[in-house]
Amino acid sequence: MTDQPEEIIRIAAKGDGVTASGRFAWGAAPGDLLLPDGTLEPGPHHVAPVCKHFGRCGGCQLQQLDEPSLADFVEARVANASTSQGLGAESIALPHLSPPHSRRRASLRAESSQGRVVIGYREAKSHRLVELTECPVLVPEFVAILPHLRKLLIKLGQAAGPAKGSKRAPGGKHVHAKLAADVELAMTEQGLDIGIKGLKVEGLAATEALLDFARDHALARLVLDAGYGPEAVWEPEPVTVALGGVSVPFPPGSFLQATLDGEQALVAAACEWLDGCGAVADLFAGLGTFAFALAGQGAKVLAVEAARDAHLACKTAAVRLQLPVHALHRDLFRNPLLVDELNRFGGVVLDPPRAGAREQVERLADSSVARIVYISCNPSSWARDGALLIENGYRLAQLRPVGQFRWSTHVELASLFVRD
Ligand SMILES: C[S@@+](CC[C@H](N)C(=O)[O-])C[C@H]1O[C@@H](n2cnc3c(N)ncnc32)[C@H](O)[C@@H]1O
Repeated sequence: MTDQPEEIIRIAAKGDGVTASGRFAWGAAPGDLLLPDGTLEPGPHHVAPVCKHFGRCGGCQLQQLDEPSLADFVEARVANASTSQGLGAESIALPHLSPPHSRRRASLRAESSQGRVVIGYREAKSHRLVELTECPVLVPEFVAILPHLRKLLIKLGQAAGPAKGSKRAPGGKHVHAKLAADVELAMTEQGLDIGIKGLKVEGLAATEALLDFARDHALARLVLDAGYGPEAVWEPEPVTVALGGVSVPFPPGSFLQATLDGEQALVAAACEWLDGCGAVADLFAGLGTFAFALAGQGAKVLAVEAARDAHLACKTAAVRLQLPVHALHRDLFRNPLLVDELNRFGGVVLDPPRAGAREQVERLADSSVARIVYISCNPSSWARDGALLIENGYRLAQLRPVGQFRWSTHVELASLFVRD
């Protein structure tokens, strides 16, 4: 402890404010004063959090930042990752920040606790759940369904009968003593898609309760996974998402960029930077988020993906509409595209999982591909992979930070590596 107030000069990767002498403070904004007793005196960039759960809920870390500081945080995370590996970005764009109420996919947890069912995010640094009654991040449809989902889970627990050792809830009824399920929410072209993992539903009454819930709330789909794989118990029409103007089947639990505007920012970067490349490879293609957009501007695309469901969905949409997208099922960690295969393409877009794409980037580094668009949800693994490209003659021509996970420390980016 020092006897002088110290100014918070930046926000560290995990969201704590940091002073020049290296003291950390949670919930701080740049310009705040950290007092000797550890309390904070808010500065000009410190705003009141918009959500009543902030501070307890583990979903957000940065609601105390005003808009310019939030944008600075997103930009600095990306710029620092680039600098730390000596990537020498030639141009860093202003960051794209997703607006409030725009997150269109979310994974929540549902648990029974002290006779009640709670649905929400985990409390920060703990295993307790915060019951979500509002959320400024999620699309409003997600928050609106939660009280009804809670009632459904209570009803299902009652239909299953009292579990061994269950207590009576304040209302006098037994509730499921051991409910512990994951709830996945996604917005699709048909509406709200809900998946519940870890819940066993047995008997007619429970099944009817599920179907009534799905019908009453006009769900696009309701999927249960009791541990044997996902099963759609309600899906009146096949569920799809629109990617590059193409309706693509949406297998339960598939990857979807977190917000529509974030997806558009990433896709716009890839389309701009790969325009005129002719043949393009989309690696870690998922359902074809980039592939269909690139095909829409005249590229011939090879879309490579390891998840079978996603690969088949991409293939189905491409074949149905006879689009120039060839979907290939391949594990790019074990079996990356080889240099000869890569050299057939004028451009490559890759969007790997958080771990990055070491094996594939090693091959890219030896290739003659003129333009590589690397989309990343993890600046650290991106910078490490990017360093390999730079060592092998590429330059980092463009860098765009993207904050799809508003108020969280999770940062994404689009980047363009060029070989002259
Ligand atoms: C960040 S997501 C991007 C998906 C897609 N580009 C999009 O924007 O919707 C990463 C994708 O990589 C896929 N993936 C993970 N490991 C893989 C591997 N070893 N080989 C190929 N694809 C993989 C995942 O299934 C997922 O679809």
